[in-house]
Amino acid sequence: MNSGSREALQVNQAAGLQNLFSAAQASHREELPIFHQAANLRPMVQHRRTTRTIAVAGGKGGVGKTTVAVNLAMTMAMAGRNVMLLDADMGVANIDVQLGLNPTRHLGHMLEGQCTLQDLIIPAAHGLKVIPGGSGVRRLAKMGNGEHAAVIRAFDDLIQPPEFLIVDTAAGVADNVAMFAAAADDVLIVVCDELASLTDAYALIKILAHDFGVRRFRIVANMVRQAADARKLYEKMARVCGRFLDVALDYMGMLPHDEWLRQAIRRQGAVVDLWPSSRAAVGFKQLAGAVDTWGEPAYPDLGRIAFFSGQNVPAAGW
Ligand SMILES: Nc1ncnc2c1ncn2[C@@H]1O[C@H](COP(=O)(O)OP(=O)(O)OP(=O)(O)O)[C@@H](O)[C@H]1O
Repeated sequence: MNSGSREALQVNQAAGLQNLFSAAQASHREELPIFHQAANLRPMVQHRRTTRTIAVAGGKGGVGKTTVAVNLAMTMAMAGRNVMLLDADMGVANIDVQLGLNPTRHLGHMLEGQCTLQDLIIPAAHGLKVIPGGSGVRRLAKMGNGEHAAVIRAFDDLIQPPEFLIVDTAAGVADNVAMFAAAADDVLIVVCDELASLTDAYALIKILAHDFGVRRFRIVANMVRQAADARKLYEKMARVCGRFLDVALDYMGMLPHDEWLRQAIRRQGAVVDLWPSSRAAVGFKQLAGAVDTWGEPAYPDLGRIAFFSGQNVPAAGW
């Protein structure tokens, strides 16, 4: 088949995606234990030599990207990891509000040369470091690719790179979302049990695969009631991506629907910190435990713009 007819076939197939997603065709398999990896982080005997960057994305708005980014980062910080959280939802960034922080500067100030990335770092609970994205500032929402690249490259100059950088991306499939996701070592896709969540996640995966060469995606199901529902969502994604895209999807389990999460936002804290025994907090601990077992990134050097691409940090001294 030539590339033109293959493309035409893909377009036709894509038109049927909604039906594919909405049809519950998955043959039901024996449920695997949720987050089969360790529920707790291993004791930190050996620090990472280089920074692992994890972009939290999802395509659709409101699926819980920020919630996942904040609580994953906080869980890892509570376990003693050196973690930085970048709010890349620029223009409508709200991690600082969710964590009760009061930044006076944001990435816009850095791009204007008024400060460095280092100056923007705000300490949150448990040693977590937050880089605020700025909210209600039009020029941030209208930033171009050159500016997004400048933000990514600025991480090369950090005095002390963290062990983990978690990046909260915006909704949609705009260039900024794709650039920040593609610049990370890992892309964690948050989906929930809504058709639009699945189709938007698919659209984002397709762009990242076709235009940026990203081949591996980790899927976490948020706001689900039980593990079987999470598994079904993953299987729908895996089936459609497996048919139309050359990508690998890893199942990262479920995060339950939990009212304590909303309470935590009202209290301007992370649920893992405020209510560590809540169902949501247990889910985040399991997710963090799973992240801790990930192997080295599969595509560390594709010649793309990447966070910490220039780093050469010795293991000692972290
Ligand atoms: N597991 C959950 N249980 C209950 N509520 C949740 C859960 N996850 C997220 N929420 C709630 O859903 C709402 C949207 O979450 P969040 O802001 O994290 O989504 P988002 O994908 O980052 O949205 P946006 O794209 O608009 O930034 C919030 O009110 C949050 O508290």
